[in-house]
Amino acid sequence: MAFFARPASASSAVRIVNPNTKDEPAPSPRKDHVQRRCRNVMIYGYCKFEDKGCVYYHSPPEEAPNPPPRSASPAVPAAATSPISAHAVNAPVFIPKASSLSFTSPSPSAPVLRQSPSSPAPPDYRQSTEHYVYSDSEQMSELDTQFYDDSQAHYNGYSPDYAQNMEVPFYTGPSQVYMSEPLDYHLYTPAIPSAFVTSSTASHFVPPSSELRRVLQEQSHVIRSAPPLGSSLPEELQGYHTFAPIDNISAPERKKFFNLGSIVYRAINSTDGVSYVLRRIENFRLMQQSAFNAIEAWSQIRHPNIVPVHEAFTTRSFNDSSLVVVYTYYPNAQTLFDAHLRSAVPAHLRNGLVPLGHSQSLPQLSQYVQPTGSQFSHSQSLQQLQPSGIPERILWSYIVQIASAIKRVHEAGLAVRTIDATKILLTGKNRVRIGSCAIWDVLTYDQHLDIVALQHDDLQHFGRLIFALCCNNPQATTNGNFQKSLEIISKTYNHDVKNIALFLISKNHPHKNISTVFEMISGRLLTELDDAFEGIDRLENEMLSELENARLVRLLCKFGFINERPEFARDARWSETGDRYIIKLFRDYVFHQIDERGNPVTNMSHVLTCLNKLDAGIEEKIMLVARDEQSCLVVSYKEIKACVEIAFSDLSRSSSRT
Ligand SMILES: Nc1ncnc2c1ncn2[C@@H]1O[C@H](COP(=O)(O)OP(=O)(O)OP(=O)(O)O)[C@@H](O)[C@H]1O
Repeated sequence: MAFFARPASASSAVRIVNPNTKDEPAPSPRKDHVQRRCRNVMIYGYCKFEDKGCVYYHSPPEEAPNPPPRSASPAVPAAATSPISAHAVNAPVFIPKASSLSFTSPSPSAPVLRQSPSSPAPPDYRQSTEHYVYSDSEQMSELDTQFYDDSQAHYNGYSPDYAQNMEVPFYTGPSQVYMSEPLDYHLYTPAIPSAFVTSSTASHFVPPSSELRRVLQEQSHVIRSAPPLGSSLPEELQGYHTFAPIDNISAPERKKFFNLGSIVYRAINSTDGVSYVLRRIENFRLMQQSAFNAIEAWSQIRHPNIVPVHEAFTTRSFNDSSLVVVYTYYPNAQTLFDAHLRSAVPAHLRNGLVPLGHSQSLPQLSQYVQPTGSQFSHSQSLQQLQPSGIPERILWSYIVQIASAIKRVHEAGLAVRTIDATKILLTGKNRVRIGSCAIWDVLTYDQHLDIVALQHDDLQHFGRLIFALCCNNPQATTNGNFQKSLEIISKTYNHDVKNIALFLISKNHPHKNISTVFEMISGRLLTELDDAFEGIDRLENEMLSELENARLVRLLCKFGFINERPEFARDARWSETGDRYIIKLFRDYVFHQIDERGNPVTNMSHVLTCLNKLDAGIEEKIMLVARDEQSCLVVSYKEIKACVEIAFSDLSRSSSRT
């Protein structure tokens, strides 16, 4: 939609042009031009191109009125020179002789707009509109033919390839079934002319405009996509419906929450209609309600780098006793493991992989969990993997964000306990959030673990994560890989990286806490802050263009309501007088311009400029010419805006009466 947001041309005024300008070939005179009166004569009383090839009819000197003094801006004639004053804008100014409307071919005598050479080439909409099919064709044929265009009789809006994919299930709510209409990103957003792209360069946190658009559209598509058919998931559970597993849950890649059987679902909350993530821990029996105290504490924590925890419950709806914890859903989020480490791990080793940092500190859960068998094997070393860690700028960004999240949690008297590449989500460009929080606290609620020791563990797991990301190896600190990993980090990264990683991983450092971490990385914080502010600025710019879109859509809707109303088709008083007539002429002025050869002008800049000026209601005046060219009006955008408002409120009033 930003495509429509930024007009490239500054003026919408009608230009009276010399048809024989140097840079354009002289138009071949068309027969219908020959007897048409030159509008230069009508407006200015004379045509300076009369002897230079102007193809329109110029009356002999005695017929022509005295030329008025020339306006400094020929595009906006003075009101005094116009046949009808702008003050009469609300009066029934003009009743055309013929009220028949034709939309099949634009009148060659409509105002001429010459395309500015600097304007972007108008997008070609023919591809997407040449196959229009109006489904209720019988009804359509009964309508007066003046209201539609035969040439558009075959539009279905979709390319043949796209149409083949139409049978994908779409979200329906629990009981209805609709057919899906998958988004075709190319159809929704044709290539955006560079003039309309807010930014074509990426910033650290925000991708270029076109990429950002694609990412957001994909997210929106994912949110609306339907669960796979035939799943045996509950229809409704604790106010959530439309369950869909995230990720492939089939064997051999069985999902685990560390050593517990776990599945992550997306589901919609019936109260607010928003999608959430529900992480289910299989075969868990809750002994006491007080286990949920941790959920309450976690639900108070709001931090940009932590996936918010919403609620938790136990259920038997999955044919076992499961614990379910509900989190905010980030469509298309990827774990750091998937984003950076998965490709480094051969498929046959993935299932036996030790989750980072948790090999020695798995809590005792046997009393709550029906054992599913050990998933971890230390037998295979990953030492042979080639190092190619992530770029240092991204690494520091992750370090700062994760450290900031840890600080918030530790200050709240909690421990994160899920600092692990498989539990930290990449939710946007270089944006990470720690997920799956609170689960360990529920699972181990009665073990009275020392919170300081758990916080210490957090830092150690953080160190291991840095090692893993730098060495592109989830086992960088285990299986005898430590020395080699240290070498890789020293060779590849600034010594600050090695320092912080070693500090975090150390066991008995006297000042090891998150505040000391911040002292060590303070030099990196400003870069992060600057990039974050740059990202905000970029997004504000993007939003501005979306605001413009909303303005234009509202205006176009009003035009749609007002123009060509079938019930007034034969009532010339409605559409051919007063406000509605001015709106109709304005519509011609905006959309039905033709060039010197009589071809339609589809200059988006002109349309956008006109509509923006109309929405702003500025004082600039334009000349609207009747289709038969027998009269013209000089009106300001402000006056046209008033006409649109009056006509629209007339319609709204009558609709609210019924
Ligand atoms: N809050 C969330 N929003 C969106 N997607 C999420 C969220 N939490 C988890 N996911 C996605 O769910 C999927 C499964 O999560 P899970 O934690 O099981 O990751 P995993 O890589 O499969 O880890 P494990 O190896 O421990 O099973 C991942 O692809 C992850 O991106």
